[in-house]
Amino acid sequence: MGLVDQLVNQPHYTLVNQPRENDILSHKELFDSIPEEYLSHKEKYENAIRKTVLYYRLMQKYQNYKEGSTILDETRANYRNLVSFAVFKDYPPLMLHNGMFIPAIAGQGTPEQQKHWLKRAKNMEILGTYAQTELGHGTFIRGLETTAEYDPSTEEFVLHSPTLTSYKWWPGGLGHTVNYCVVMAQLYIRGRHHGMQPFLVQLRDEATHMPLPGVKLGEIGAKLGLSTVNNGFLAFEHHRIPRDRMLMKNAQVLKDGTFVAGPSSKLAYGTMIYVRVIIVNGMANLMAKAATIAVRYSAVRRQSQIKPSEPECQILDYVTQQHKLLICIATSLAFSTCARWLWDVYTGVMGQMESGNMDHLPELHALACSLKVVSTMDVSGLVERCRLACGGHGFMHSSNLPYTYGLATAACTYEGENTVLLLQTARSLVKAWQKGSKGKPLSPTEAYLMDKSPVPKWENTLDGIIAGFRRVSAGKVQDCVSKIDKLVKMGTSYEDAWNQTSVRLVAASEAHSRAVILATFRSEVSRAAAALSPPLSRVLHQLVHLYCVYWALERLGDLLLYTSIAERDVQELQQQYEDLLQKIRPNAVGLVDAFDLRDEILNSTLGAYDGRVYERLMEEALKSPLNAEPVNQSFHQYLKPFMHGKL
Ligand SMILES: CCC/C=C/C(=O)SCCNC(=O)CCNC(=O)[C@H](O)C(C)(C)COP(=O)([O-])OP(=O)([O-])OC[C@H]1O[C@@H](n2cnc3c(N)ncnc32)[C@H](O)[C@@H]1OP(=O)([O-])[O-]
Ligand SMILES: Cc1cc2nc3c(=O)[nH]c(=O)nc-3n(C[C@H](O)[C@H](O)[C@H](O)COP(=O)(O)OP(=O)(O)OC[C@H]3O[C@@H](n4cnc5c(N)ncnc54)[C@H](O)[C@@H]3O)c2cc1C
Repeated sequence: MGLVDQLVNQPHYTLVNQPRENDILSHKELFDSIPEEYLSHKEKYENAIRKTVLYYRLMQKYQNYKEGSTILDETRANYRNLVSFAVFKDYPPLMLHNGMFIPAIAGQGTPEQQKHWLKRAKNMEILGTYAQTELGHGTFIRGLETTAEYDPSTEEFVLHSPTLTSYKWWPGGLGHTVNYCVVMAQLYIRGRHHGMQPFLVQLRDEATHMPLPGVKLGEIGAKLGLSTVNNGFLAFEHHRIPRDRMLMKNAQVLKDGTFVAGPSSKLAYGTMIYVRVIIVNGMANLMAKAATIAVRYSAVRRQSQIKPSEPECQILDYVTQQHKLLICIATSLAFSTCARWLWDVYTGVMGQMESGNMDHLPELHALACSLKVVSTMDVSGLVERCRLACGGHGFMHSSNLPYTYGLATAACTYEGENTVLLLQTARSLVKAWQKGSKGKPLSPTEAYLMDKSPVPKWENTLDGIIAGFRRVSAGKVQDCVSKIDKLVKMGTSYEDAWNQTSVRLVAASEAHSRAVILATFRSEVSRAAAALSPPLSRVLHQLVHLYCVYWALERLGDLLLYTSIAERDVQELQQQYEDLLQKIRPNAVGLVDAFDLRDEILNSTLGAYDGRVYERLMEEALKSPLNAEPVNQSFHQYLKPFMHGKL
């Protein structure tokens, strides 16, 4: 069982608990004989589809096998995520099928719609994606232009894309893979607008896979990463669908065209909240993968000497290397811990909403936005740090670090661009401040904002650091509120004042997220550690400590502004940090081994368990198609005539 599983006492990494000779990764046909990077764009897609059908059939087999157990959907998503790392360096073309299409039907469909469509979708008789973003708008969903006009005479919706900018643009699998799709479109009934609503739309003929009349489809082209995800475009030309294809769990359109509003228009945004919650654990997985690769490589790689009289040392013995990498181990653990906690918050709030209580939706939205942002931002930065920490070999695709970076950095944009989501959380913080100032109660994760006690003496302890981060967050929120108030009093509109304060708002929002993450990581580890062996508990506490001290040192400027931290405290914190690096160093390889990511999942020449780094680099180099012949034909065609002055 992996370290993370022990911590959260949950069969999280179920993959490693299965007998290795009889599990999904024992199916050799899932893997490539020619590395993905040597294929053309078209071949990459076709090869990804070949593997996709095998992968999903096997996934059905192995996941059904576990049907009787208590595995949550989030654990299934985690399982799929880890196995997909082994099969696809760049994610599968059908990732949105389970990732958003099924959750959208489950979250937005009526019981009858769910019964019919979920069965077909789960059996993979139909394949789907989630189409919201358009060429002209991703962030501002109220500005989406695709329309769904209800025609009571035929009881149909007419889907239409009136402009080039209204083309759906980005959905994964949309290009050539899926035949159905949840489309988010602006609903009109007899000329009246009723907001953005979800529609389940058939795009391709189920037998021929040809686009249906009135449906224009294609792929959007090559990207920085996710090259096998088959992101696509879609436009409708007065395309008609039956009335029962609007997903009507929340808002409804009756046969005669009567619109029945749901309890909140924001329920149509529910699929996005679900995915933001899931992303946090996905980022913890990417971080565990990159940390395992870089730490193992750093134990194998020897370069230079610390003392001239000694042999070349493992690069992991350089304290600068420990500074680069040990935080990556702690970060993976911090995010997997926070992800589990957030999942519990999510399921709790969803349960309340089923019985009509929407009170905690705003807090969930603010938390999901902030944790999605900080996890994607930190992990993409730290994966890149892992790549750089592997020197030249980290630049090779065969290290799998460049692909991993592509997967992490994409998440900074998708499912809500990070700045935009921080501003959503800031909106919640400013409202909380205003509410709290009037003596009204605040949600549990924002209640600390109203701590009006005098700034206490700084303490270089975990409690002291977490309290310090709360002070920073509260101080920044207060600054923002003051600046907005001042601007408004000077005659600036609230919206312009907000925009003029937005750099500070983003910083306040990030500070709040860090305070939540530090406190959650600390409390969840303390709770779980009580059941662990003393040595394991000790090492976990060292990682929590390292994480808190690292962020305190990273945010010294803020702490100096908003707390009583002094120069002496900073020096002591720096010393604590260096002591922790030294204490954790002997366990570094053990800690990444405890993530228990199999070689197939790491998919890396640098990170394999046996440490045969150089042999693997050579084996992979020999797979380059250029090495198939000693002289390439371009020599005769170009180089030779060029060198002889004939070209
Ligand atoms: C593998 C890759 C897969 C990727 C897939 C994708 O990317 S799919 C595409 C992913 N695309 C994206 O992620 C697009 C990102 N863009 C968005 O999510 C939205 O357009 C927005 C949230 C930025 C603004 O929306 P807006 O202009 O409608 O809203 P507003 O700012 O005017 O605020 C009004 C009120 O609504 C509240 N509220 C808002 N959202 C939620 C929510 N989910 N729940 C609950 N509440 C929410 C908000 O707090 C505020 O409350 P207040 O203060 O009045 O009490
Ligand atoms: C790999 C990938 C996969 C995707 N998959 C899907 C999918 O399956 N389905 C789907 O529907 N979509 C998908 N998307 C689209 C994605 O959700 C959007 O790209 C994302 O929401 C950002 O929107 P945008 O591209 O319009 O960026 P923009 O909003 O145009 O952002 C550009 C810049 O403007 C800034 N900005 C915009 N609005 C504001 C504001 N209000 N305040 C301050 N700054 C602002 C942003 O911070 C950013 O710096 C995917 C995107 C990517 C990259």
